[in-house]
Amino acid sequence: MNRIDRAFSRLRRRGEAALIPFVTAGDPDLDTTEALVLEMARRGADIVELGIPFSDPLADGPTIQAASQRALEGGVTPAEILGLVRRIRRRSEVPLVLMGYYNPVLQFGLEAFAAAAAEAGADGTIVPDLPLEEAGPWSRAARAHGLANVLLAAPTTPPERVRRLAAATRGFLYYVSVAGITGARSELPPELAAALRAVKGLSRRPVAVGFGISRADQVAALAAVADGIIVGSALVRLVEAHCTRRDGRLAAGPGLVAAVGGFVAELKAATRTAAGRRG
Ligand SMILES: O=P(O)(O)OC[C@@H](O)[C@@H](O)c1c[nH]c2ccccc12
Repeated sequence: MNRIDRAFSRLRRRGEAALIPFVTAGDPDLDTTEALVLEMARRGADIVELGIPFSDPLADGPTIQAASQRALEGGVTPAEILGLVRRIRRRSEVPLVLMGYYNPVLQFGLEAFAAAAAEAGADGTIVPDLPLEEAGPWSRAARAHGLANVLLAAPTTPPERVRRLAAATRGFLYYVSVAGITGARSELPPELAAALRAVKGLSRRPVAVGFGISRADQVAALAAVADGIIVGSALVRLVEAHCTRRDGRLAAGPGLVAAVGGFVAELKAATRTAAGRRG
């Protein structure tokens, strides 16, 4: 059992859903990301998803695309992000999932990346542009090093395929709330809760939901049906709002870490309001 599995079993006993915040590593710099991850963990994040910035992030909307740009502007590399993971791991046991597109992973080398990520202290990966049919080599390399490769299902995924994804995923199954790209949305699809219940019925693994979730009231509603709730763009927007340009370089403003910590605490509290209602 790795840290992700342990987190879900602990939460299940408490009748709580996992809060899984996402930030882009290196936005606006790696020291800031380190401070953000430690603060998010302190304020209740159960698992943290760390994005590896990429120039062509096809599943990402404008908010995370811009975050990737800010990080790449700072010159962040996958190897440096593994160094960040190592530094976080010295100070926290929070489960860490790396979200990265296949190209940088492939360039690093599948076996080399799996070995280095595991050694640094990562617990899982999400490679969104790797369909089930092509995920075998990476999933095997990841598993050989104890990393959970998380697979994604969407509203357009037929039930039989959801079943196969649920059998092949590790850690949890990532249910994408809307067929589309990442980004905060004011309204989630009305049929989302019913769709989640159906997916949960097809999966023995925990099911976490993401895409478009940006408010505590949405988290509270979804915590009654999902095992985990992923919030990315809404947090990345807060990061963006607290970035300033000094001498042409981007830097974190003084209120950034506290603002993100406060928002994470509010979202985590919403995962607890559903406690007791869960089956
Ligand atoms: O940003 P949103 O809409 O809150 O969605 C979560 C998301 O950010 C995170 O899980 C993620 C960021 N980039 C991705 C690419 C594919 C799948 C998932 C992701």
